[in-house]
Amino acid sequence: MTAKVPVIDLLLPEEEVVKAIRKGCEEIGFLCIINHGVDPAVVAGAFKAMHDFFTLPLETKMKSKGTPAGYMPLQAQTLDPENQTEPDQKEGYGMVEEVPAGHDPNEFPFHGKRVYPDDSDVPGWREAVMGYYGAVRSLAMRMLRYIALAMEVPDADAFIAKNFEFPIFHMRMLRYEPRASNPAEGRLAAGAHTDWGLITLLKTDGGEGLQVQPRNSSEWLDVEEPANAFVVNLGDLQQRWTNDVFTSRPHRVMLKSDKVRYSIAYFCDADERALVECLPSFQSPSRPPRYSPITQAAYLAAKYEQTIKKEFNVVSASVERVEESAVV
Ligand SMILES: O=C(O)CCC(=O)C(=O)O
Ligand SMILES: [Fe+2]
Repeated sequence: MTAKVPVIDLLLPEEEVVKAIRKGCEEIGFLCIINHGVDPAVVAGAFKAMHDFFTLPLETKMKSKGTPAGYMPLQAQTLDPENQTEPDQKEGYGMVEEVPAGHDPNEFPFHGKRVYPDDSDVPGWREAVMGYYGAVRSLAMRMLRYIALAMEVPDADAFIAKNFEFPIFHMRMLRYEPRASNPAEGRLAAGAHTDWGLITLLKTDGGEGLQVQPRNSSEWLDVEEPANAFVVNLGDLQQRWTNDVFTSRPHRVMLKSDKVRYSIAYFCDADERALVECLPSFQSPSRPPRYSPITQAAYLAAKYEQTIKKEFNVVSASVERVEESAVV
C-alpha cells in the first residue's frame, strides 16, 4: 500500500504553503515538495558524481574514510539495532558545515573539516557535489522559515536566528546494495528509524524502497514521490518542540528486489547549542511538556552512539552526556 504523502507546490502563496505544511506535519510527518527551485541538472550531476565515487575500488574509497564527513563503508551503521540481524545494507559519504570561523571546534562537534576524494579518482566530483550541497542548503533555509511559520512562533526570524545561527547541515549520499530486504529475518537496506533533527530533505533515484509507518498504525506504507520532488520528513526535535503535535515518523528502506538504490539525505538540524524544549504555544495545563529540554548536540551524540560502530564514530564521545528521557 502507498502512503498518502501531501504534495506541496512551493510556487503557491506563502500562506498556503505554510498551511499545507502544518497539516502534513501533524497528520503524517512526511511531505513532498515540488517547484522547489533546485535545478534538475544539478541533481543529475550529484547523482552521477555519487555513482562515480561508489563504484571505485574499496581501497580508493577508504582514503576518504570518516563520519560525519567522508566515506562510511558497508556494515558501519545499524539504524534499528533491536530488530536488525545485519547492519544496514548501505555505504555513504557525508558532507558537513565547516566549524564557524573564530569558534572553538569543541563547541561544534558536528561541524568539521570537509573531506573530498582525490580529483584524479573522480574528476569533477567536488564541483558537482558542492553545487548540489549549496542548492539544497538554500532550499533548507527556506524550509526552516516555512516550518517556523507553521509552528506559529511569535517571530520566525528571531526563532531561526536563535536556534540556527550555525545549523548542523549534514548531507549524506547513500548507495544501497542490490539485495532484496527481508524484514522478517531482520535484514533491511536501512533499518526502521526516525530522523533526529528538524527536517530531512531527501532526494531519491525515484526507485522503490522508502516506507513510512503512519501515526497510530503498525503498517509499513510505500512513499511515492512525483518526478523532480524532494521528500521532506520531520525529525525528533521537531516533535519535541511541538510536544508531539508535529510527528516524526518511523521509516525504513525496504528493497523488494535485487536492484541498487541511490539517494541523498540532507539532514537539517539546529545549532549544536540550541536548547530544544516545548514551545509555549504547544503546552497548556492539560497538555504539559512531554519531553525534558535537551541540546541538539546531546541528542545527536546519543543517537550516533546507539547506531554507529565505535571506530567510525569520532564525534559523539566529546559531547557532554545528558540523560535523554520523556517527562511523561
Ligand atoms: O535512502 C532513503 O530513501 C532514506 C534514507 C534515510 O531515511 C536516512 O538516511 O535517514
Ligand atoms: Fe531517515
